[in-house]
Amino acid sequence: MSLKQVDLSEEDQAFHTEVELIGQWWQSPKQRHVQRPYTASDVASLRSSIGIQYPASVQALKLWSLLHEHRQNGTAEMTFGMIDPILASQMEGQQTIYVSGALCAFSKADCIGQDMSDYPWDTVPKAASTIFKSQVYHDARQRQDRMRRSKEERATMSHMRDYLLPIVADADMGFGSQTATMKLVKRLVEAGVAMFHLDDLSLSGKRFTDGGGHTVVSTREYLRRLGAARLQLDIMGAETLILCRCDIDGAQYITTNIDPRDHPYILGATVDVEPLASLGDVGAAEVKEWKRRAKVKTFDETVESHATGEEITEYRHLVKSKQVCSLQERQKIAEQVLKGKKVFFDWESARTYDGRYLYSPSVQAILDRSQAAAPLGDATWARMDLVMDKIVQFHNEFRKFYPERLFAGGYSATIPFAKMGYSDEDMKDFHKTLAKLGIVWQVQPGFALQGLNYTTKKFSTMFGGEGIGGYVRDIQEPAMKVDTDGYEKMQWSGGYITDAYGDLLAGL
Ligand SMILES: C[C@](O)(C(=O)O)[C@H](CC(=O)O)C(=O)O
Repeated sequence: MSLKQVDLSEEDQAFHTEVELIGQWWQSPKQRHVQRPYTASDVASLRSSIGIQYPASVQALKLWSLLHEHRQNGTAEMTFGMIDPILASQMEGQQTIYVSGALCAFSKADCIGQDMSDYPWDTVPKAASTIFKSQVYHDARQRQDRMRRSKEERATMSHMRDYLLPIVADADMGFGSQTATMKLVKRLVEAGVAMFHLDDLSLSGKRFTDGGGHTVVSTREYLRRLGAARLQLDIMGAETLILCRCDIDGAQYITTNIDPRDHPYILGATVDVEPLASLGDVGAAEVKEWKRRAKVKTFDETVESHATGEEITEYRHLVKSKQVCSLQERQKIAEQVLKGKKVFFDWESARTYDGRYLYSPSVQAILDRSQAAAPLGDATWARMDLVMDKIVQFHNEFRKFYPERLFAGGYSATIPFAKMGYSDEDMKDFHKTLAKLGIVWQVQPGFALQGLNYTTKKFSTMFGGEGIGGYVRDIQEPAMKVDTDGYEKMQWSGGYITDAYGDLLAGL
């Protein structure tokens, strides 16, 4: 550090220019849909005086165009979870790579285990960074391999590989505080990530897909998370896309009732029973039984169970006339409409031992929250584990407000498609049906677990029994027949590029 004399007008001029550039950037096609709660000047004052350009921006703009092209064509990018740079380099049928938190939890974290978002917050950025660096390496070695050849020879090599597939990464719930989210986003951008998803789950209430009992945070906390992510991107001047993921569909709990936007979906006891918390820290079965005894309902359902058809219509009409209608306002409306009929509703007695409120998910709840989040992000993922009529309803409704929105969707490895009533015929066009709804980025996150486990197990049994003969028959010969990027000539490992370094230095 050294001290230098300040020239005030120079300082003002540099700041002014920075503010203008940010303002112009925010008018660009990739940025203009974003609504920020702060100004360009606020952002400029948080930036360092040297402008740093991030390759993540190049990747993000590439992804942005790709996804919009899919949106216009009614098609989708189909990708899968991948955390290994070697395998990532062989993904020829994909145009993006997904670095899954669940896979990282099983494979990259020091303490391996199921994804409870309890792995260190920089685990996914580190995995993404390794893949991105390997993409840059393969891209460079391909160029060197081509440029060491004559034009005539290159004319016979009509295809180039695009190794630089934009990386989409799992940012979970941002790992806690606003600054934790900002640091995570910073590392993701530095790692070369083109898009990340950020959800509304509570850090302490995280359960994996098959665990049940998801807990979401309030709408306000979710928006602040997304806002923190956006602010960090703005500070960095990065184009990385925010995919706003909403996990309400699988939620049974919400951390707080502080935000009136959440009030319609919070459950209360409708008869006077002992508080749920008085039972202690009970499991799912006891909670279920308590809910049955307490006849839990949302406040609107409670009113409707006391009202005549006409009263219901009037109640709904008055509630709808307010942009946001808190429980207290709903109670006043109910009192007026029901002319003094008593409605018992107690959401406090329905709190869990650790203070969470009971929550009732619905498509409307997902819509409310995802629409509130939309202006802070670039794409939306309403995680709805593939119940088609709900998916259709959500996307059709959402697109009435945001016709150009990009959507994402995922196929969890354990979704029991057959049990859910989908035939093989339905499954053939499943991804196409979703694509027509605007779900332009679709991911099978668990392939690197389910698929590679399956393949490895089969191979391992065969090799253990049949030895090298089986290897040559089942792996080596078929692999050499297909073009696995020149494995035969050791192209992939890029020995020629290290030779090239040596050649350049040979004259010294
Ligand atoms: C996509 C996901 O976030 C992941 O970590 O891969 C998981 C996957 C899964 O549950 O199968 C998720 O959707 O929560």
